[in-house]
Amino acid sequence: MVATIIDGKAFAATVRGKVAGHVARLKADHGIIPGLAVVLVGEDPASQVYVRSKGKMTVEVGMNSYEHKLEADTSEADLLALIDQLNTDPEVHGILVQLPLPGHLNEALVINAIDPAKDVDGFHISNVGLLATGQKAMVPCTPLGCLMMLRDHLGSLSGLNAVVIGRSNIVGKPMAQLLLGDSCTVTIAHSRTKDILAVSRRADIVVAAVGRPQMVTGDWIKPGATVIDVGINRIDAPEKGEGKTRLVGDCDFDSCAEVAGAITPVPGGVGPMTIACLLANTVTACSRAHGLAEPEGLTA
Ligand SMILES: NC(=O)C1=CN([C@@H]2O[C@H](COP(=O)(O)OP(=O)(O)OC[C@H]3O[C@@H](n4cnc5c(N)ncnc54)[C@H](OP(=O)(O)O)[C@@H]3O)[C@@H](O)[C@H]2O)C=CC1
Ligand SMILES: Nc1nc(=O)c2c([nH]1)NC[C@@H]1CN(c3ccc(C(=O)N[C@@H](CCC(=O)O)C(=O)O)cc3)C=[N+]21
Repeated sequence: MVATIIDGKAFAATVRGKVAGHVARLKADHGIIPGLAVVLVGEDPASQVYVRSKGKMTVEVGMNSYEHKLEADTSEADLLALIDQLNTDPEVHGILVQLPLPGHLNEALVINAIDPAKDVDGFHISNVGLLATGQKAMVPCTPLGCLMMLRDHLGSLSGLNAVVIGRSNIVGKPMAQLLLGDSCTVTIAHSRTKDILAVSRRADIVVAAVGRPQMVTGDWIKPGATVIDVGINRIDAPEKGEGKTRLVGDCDFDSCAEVAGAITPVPGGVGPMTIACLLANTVTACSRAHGLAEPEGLTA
């Protein structure tokens, strides 16, 4: 293997440490405790695990965590009423509605009902527009975490060729905006891209956010390139025993690591950074709400 492994788990712990420091100062100097509300509709087991670990880390950095678990058949009106209540609650500085929502709920309508100042996911149309025009916004957690790791590893990103594979609203598109903001030459590839292998091989930075286990193999990677693997896929792992599973990314780690200069692992890469950035966004939102100085090094 030639690639350096970018340790997202360790980096995320450093970010959470910075968040905890800022939270402690808000408490000591101003008597303010940042609060994060997480709304989960339905009982998807993976979402439940994720929401529980977010709640635990929120409390660990000294913030208040409010969990709202609603039945899978909750009406849109009831969900919107809860969001309204959280929007006006002065103790709540960040609101996250876990996606995907059950099919009968209009996702765009629900997300755009969140007060943009409390939209710590950065999915509200105002935040999307602010990011696209280079104005101060709440930035989506997963792309923000990827950007932090890229800056930490590469220093300046200016002039580098970046290829983002995937064009979703929650990862691919905001990732491309952030890379453009750091003066990369950005290409967004997707399922209709022609000769995607050649496109990928031109990249100094490859961000894979596809949702296809181990799709990106070493032959897609330019020697020395930096590879950020956003994918979280659970696949069967018969080698671990009958019925066992394991997590893999959208990149085939072993073959990519033979060629890349650096690569993020799955697990232990982008995932922990996403949660750390959610906490960072909450403390940023809280500071802005009170007209106080923003935490340094925790925003885009
Ligand atoms: N680590 C973390 O914190 C997070 C991880 N994830 C993970 O990241 C991955 C992507 O998530 P998300 O963006 O929500 O996924 P979506 O399913 O919303 O988007 C996937 C994108 O990949 C493209 N794509 C699909 N198949 C191919 C293909 N064969 N070749 C090229 N492009 C293809 C699609 O193209 P098209 O638009 O043409 O259909 C689409 O733009 C998933 O594995 C998810 O679990 C997601 C969020 C957070
Ligand atoms: N409104 C909303 N915002 C989100 O940010 C959001 C969402 N909905 N829905 C689901 C996806 C997925 N997501 C993950 C975050 C962290 C890990 C994570 O920490 N993963 C660990 C492994 C966890 C395990 O072992 O299962 C790791 O990669 O090391 C995974 C997935 C955020 N999402």
